[in-house]
Amino acid sequence: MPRQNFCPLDSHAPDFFLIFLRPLHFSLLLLQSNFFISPLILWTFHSITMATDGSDPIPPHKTFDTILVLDFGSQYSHLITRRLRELNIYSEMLPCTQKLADLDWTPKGIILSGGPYSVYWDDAPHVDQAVFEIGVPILGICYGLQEIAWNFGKNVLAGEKREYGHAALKIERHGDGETGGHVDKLFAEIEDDTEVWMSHGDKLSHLPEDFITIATTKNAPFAGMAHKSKKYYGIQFHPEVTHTPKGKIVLKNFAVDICQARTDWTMGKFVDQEIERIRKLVGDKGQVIGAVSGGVDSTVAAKLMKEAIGDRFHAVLVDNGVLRQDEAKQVKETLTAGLGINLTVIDASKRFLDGLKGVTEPEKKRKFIGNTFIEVFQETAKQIAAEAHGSSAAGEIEWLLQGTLYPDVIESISFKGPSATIKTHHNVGGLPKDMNLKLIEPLRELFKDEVRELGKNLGIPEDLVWRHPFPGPGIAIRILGEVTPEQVRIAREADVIFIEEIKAAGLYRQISQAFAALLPVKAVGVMGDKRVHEQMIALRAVETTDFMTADWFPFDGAFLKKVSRRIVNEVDGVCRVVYDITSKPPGTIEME
Ligand SMILES: Nc1ncnc2c1ncn2[C@@H]1O[C@H](COP(=O)(O)OP(=O)(O)OP(=O)(O)O)[C@@H](O)[C@H]1O
Ligand SMILES: O=c1[nH]c(=O)c2[nH+]cn([C@@H]3O[C@H](COP(=O)(O)O)[C@@H](O)[C@H]3O)c2[nH]1
Ligand SMILES: NC(=O)CC[C@H](N)C(=O)O
Ligand SMILES: [Mg+2]
Repeated sequence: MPRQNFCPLDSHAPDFFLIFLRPLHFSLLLLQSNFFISPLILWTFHSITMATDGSDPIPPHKTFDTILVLDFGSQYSHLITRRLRELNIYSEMLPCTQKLADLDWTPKGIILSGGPYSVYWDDAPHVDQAVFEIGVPILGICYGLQEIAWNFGKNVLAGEKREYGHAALKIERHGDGETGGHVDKLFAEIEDDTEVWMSHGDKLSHLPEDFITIATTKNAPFAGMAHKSKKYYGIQFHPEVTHTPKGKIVLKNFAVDICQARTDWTMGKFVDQEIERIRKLVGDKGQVIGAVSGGVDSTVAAKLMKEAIGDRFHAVLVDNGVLRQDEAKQVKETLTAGLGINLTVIDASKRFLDGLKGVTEPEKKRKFIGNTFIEVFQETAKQIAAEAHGSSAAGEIEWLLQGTLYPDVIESISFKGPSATIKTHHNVGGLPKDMNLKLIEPLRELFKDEVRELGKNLGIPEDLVWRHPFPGPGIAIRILGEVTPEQVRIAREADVIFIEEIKAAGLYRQISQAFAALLPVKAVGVMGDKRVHEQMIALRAVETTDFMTADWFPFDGAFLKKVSRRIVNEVDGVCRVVYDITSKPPGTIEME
């Protein structure tokens, strides 16, 4: 379950608060639990599209050959769509309960994902029978394989042993014994003993009728099966995870060779399509407002918006007094001059710092900052709306832009499918009704690295695209104890030196996130022959891919020595520097 401090809401706090206080890993933690990952993501977005302008922009599944992933709630379902995109194949994920008759398009192929259930349970989810009737190829992965087997023969039961981890895949050959037989199309280019990753407890007791075994492992005699005449396939292993190094080839064999899907989806097309969609959605006069931090997600979303509707997009950066050194100024320059984005910077630093006086409890800091952010954002939005209203060329501000990414929305969807409620922190249902804004989230199908690629595509400078994430509550959660202007100064100055040195050493991209934190303790030192009694800086630098788990970065001693010397010499109020060598877990990346 998520840690409490990421869900610091009591039921009265506005939901928008959590957007601001939205840590990527919060979602990813939930991703680890067996939630049905899903689909409403796309569903919601399209439904907004339809509802507003009446003229239906052509959705990507009608333009590109699309592989439909039916999600049974595996932790990895989203990775299937992701891998297909890497192969330039468009893919959409919908709940396993999706009725095909309700779709107004036909997929090129269907993938049934893994899932936490056992197909033989009374309440286990099952696919619409039409899946087996529309005549497109089907690939079942893990639960998906078991679902196909169950459908054709009720032949799945609990195995004696659960199987988690690596296995060596043995490819079965069929046909002419003299020529050595042939490997099934699904495993073209896959060699014997290739490493695959398993995560299951159930197994097939025997093959369903008309199926043949196309691969085995030591523990799974039916690690791969195929229908004799129809294009139905099942694999017990997970091709979508990186632990199956050749998994992408299996997915390619299925999508390209078996389904004959064209590989013409690109990030560039995503941009064109999204711009077109935003234009239709917002109309000729509609205006959009968005909170933009200068972080990767909101900047990429803002740039897309700017391309789509120009100055009818109003970006707002709230200077909460706990941004990094000169950040508001730099973001203003980059976004306005560099990217042509219409950015209003609101200097609310006094309001934030006044309110933070005397607050030492981490949760209180987070709540105060989140709530104040909403207040400031709302006030600014009203002001911009009033100005926009006065101008004859412009219409009302109807829309709110959010840089929500795929991992942020994953847990928003309940395992019960489309009737599910979207969790509050991923929509703005909690924004006061009088704001009356509808949501645009152009990045909600993408992962962080895809957003970076998109950013490059949109001409956003490399250094911004590769920026380390910076949390909404900013330096306030890196100053342990009370946040005062003086403490902010010390933390900022130390942070500048640390990051400068990391960049100079060419390590910035290797490190996922780095910062200097300020500890609320004093130590004795000797500087210029004088006794000093001053504070301590804790350096933190981590490597991680998902921000859920992280390891501290192994700097060499000379590097740390240099940073320590510079900080103690250049930052007034600091006489010691320590390096945090706690991984996550048990630590977290931020200090509070
Ligand atoms: N100071 C700020 N002013 C305006 N909006 C902000 C500010 N800080 C955060 N936000 C909003 O909160 C959202 C969540 O912040 P988050 O840090 O997760 O994303 P980001 O800043 O866009 O990207 P990154 O993860 O690279 O920092 C942002 O996308 C932005 O909409
Ligand atoms: O926008 C955000 N608002 C927040 O309140 C918040 N708290 C943590 N983070 C970011 O989430 C990632 C994991 O952080 P932790 O290991 O400290 O939980 C790291 O990247 C953190 O910077 C936040 N981002
Ligand atoms: N990863 C999966 O799809 C698991 C499927 C099923 N729950 C099993 O244990 O076999
Ligand atoms: Mg940020």
